[in-house]
Amino acid sequence: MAKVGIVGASGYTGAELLRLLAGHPDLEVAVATGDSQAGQPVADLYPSLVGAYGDRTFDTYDPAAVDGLDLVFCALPHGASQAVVPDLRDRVGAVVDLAADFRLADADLYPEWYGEAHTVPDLLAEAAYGLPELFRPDLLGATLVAGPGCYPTAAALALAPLLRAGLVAPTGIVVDAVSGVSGAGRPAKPTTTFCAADGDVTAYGLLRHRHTPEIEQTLTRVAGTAAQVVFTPHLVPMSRGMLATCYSRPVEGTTAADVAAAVADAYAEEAFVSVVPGSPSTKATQGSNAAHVAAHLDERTGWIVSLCALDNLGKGASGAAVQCANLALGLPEGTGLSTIGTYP
Ligand SMILES: NC(=O)C1=CN([C@@H]2O[C@H](COP(=O)(O)OP(=O)(O)OC[C@H]3O[C@@H](n4cnc5c(N)ncnc54)[C@H](OP(=O)(O)O)[C@@H]3O)[C@@H](O)[C@H]2O)C=CC1
Ligand SMILES: CC(=O)N[C@@H](CCC(=O)OP(=O)(O)O)C(=O)O
Repeated sequence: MAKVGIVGASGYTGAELLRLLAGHPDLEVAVATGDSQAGQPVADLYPSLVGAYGDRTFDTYDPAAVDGLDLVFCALPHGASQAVVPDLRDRVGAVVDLAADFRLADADLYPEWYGEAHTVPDLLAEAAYGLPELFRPDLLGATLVAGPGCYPTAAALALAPLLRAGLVAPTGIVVDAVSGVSGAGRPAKPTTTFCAADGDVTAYGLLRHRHTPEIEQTLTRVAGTAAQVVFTPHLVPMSRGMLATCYSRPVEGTTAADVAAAVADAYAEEAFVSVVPGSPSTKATQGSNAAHVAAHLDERTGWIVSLCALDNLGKGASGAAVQCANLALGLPEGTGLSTIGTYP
């Protein structure tokens, strides 16, 4: 049984890690920190966890307490993560970071998109990007994993097969996506209180959302040439779930059969990605590590519309983090993870 820690266990992705690890046969949670909640029972904050964690309380973050653990999940906000990860790497076997701090390979992008220079740019080259369906070889035995953003995961899974097969142009891509409110984390913000979010749909981060360079980085890697997207996220009044609807232009001669074959072939062997007819449904993936993908060529307008639904806390964050931890530790990739959502 490998011993793991969760730094930031009191947040939404941390709590989802606690839930998933309660059912993981090979990983045991030795440390679960949440500084503002230290000493408080886990189940006071997350009542669904009472059966698994009883009266266990959140720990204060103490670097010495994680010494020798096999792996630590770091579920802190952007910026806070790069302050602790270098020290963590000296103490534990592997770190899976859920924040954005190690996602972008080019350190120069951080001031532009995150408003601050990266404090440990030399570590960026050591991080494996945690999207196994696209970059699995990098994750086997990895000691530092950068968990992807939820929107970039959805956009990449919807678009990568088309780019990899050379069916679409890498520029002029449009990604419209909706997210449930848990994507914004546990602390209430003016836009995420019940009264603001209930009954409303708004776009945000217009033209400047920090996931734009991350989406472009992944699509560029896959296409082998510079990709460019317009990305518009929207907040919708549900707790969890994400749907990305992506528009791309086919290259001359692409047929509907080519599009269907590209996504079917890309995911034929992938346990966590299902190709579905029509539109994927967020609820069908809720609570699971599944991503549902569809792709359609509109012969009338010449656009390809490809979609991906996932649970932002599942395949969009904590489920993917467990999938990557399994690969890093040499465990079967799907251990402790479900492909079955809670629909309805
Ligand atoms: N929510 C989502 O759907 C997704 C989130 N992510 C990323 O995962 C990370 C965690 O997200 P999420 O769980 O939603 O965030 P939350 O805000 O819900 O949780 C953040 C956690 O970090 C702790 N924390 C906050 N600030 C600090 C600090 N300065 N120093 C130390 N600990 C701190 C909090 O502890 P305390 O209780 O003491 O405040 C809490 O445990 C973020 O980087 C986020 O961007 C990635 C994909 C999807
Ligand atoms: C609804 C909402 O606010 N969502 C978050 C994305 C959460 C996520 O996956 O991304 P990070 O890990 O990069 O924070 C946002 O748009 O900032």
